[in-house]
Amino acid sequence: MQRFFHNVGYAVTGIIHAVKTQRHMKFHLVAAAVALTTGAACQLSRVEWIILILVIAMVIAAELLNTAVEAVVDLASPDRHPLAKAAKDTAAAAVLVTAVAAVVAGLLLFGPRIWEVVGGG
Ligand SMILES: Nc1ncnc2c1ncn2[C@@H]1O[C@H](COP(=O)(O)OP(=O)(O)OP(=O)(O)O)[C@@H](O)[C@H]1O
Repeated sequence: MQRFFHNVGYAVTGIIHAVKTQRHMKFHLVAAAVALTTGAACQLSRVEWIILILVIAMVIAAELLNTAVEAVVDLASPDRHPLAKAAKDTAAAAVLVTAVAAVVAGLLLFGPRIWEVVGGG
């Protein structure tokens, strides 16, 4: 049990490191807060909440993995190397894919509701 709490502590340390060092992570957290607040205002259904939470977790997990890849690459290859570039660019692409999916999911979830409020129908 003590080991479990130690591991949770290491994971929290990792999250704090990513938030402190990655400006994109700060942006993802602000976007997640906005999405959760909007979700509460829109009174999402249970399934919609599950989708929203999974999408947010997916983006943040991808950014955490990207941070880990960047750290390992910087450690293993301080000098420029095509493989280091491939690793960093591919990890960044993973974040981009999840972020685009999150934006599309957000538009599908909130778009019609916001459109209603704004007066489109
Ligand atoms: N060791 C390296 N060898 C070759 N190309 C690299 C190397 N390090 C970084 N790059 C290239 O420069 C880009 C920017 O690298 P950087 O280390 O600034 O990471 P980043 O993705 O911009 O992260 P952040 O903006 O969060 O600091 C990488 O995506 C990659 O294309």
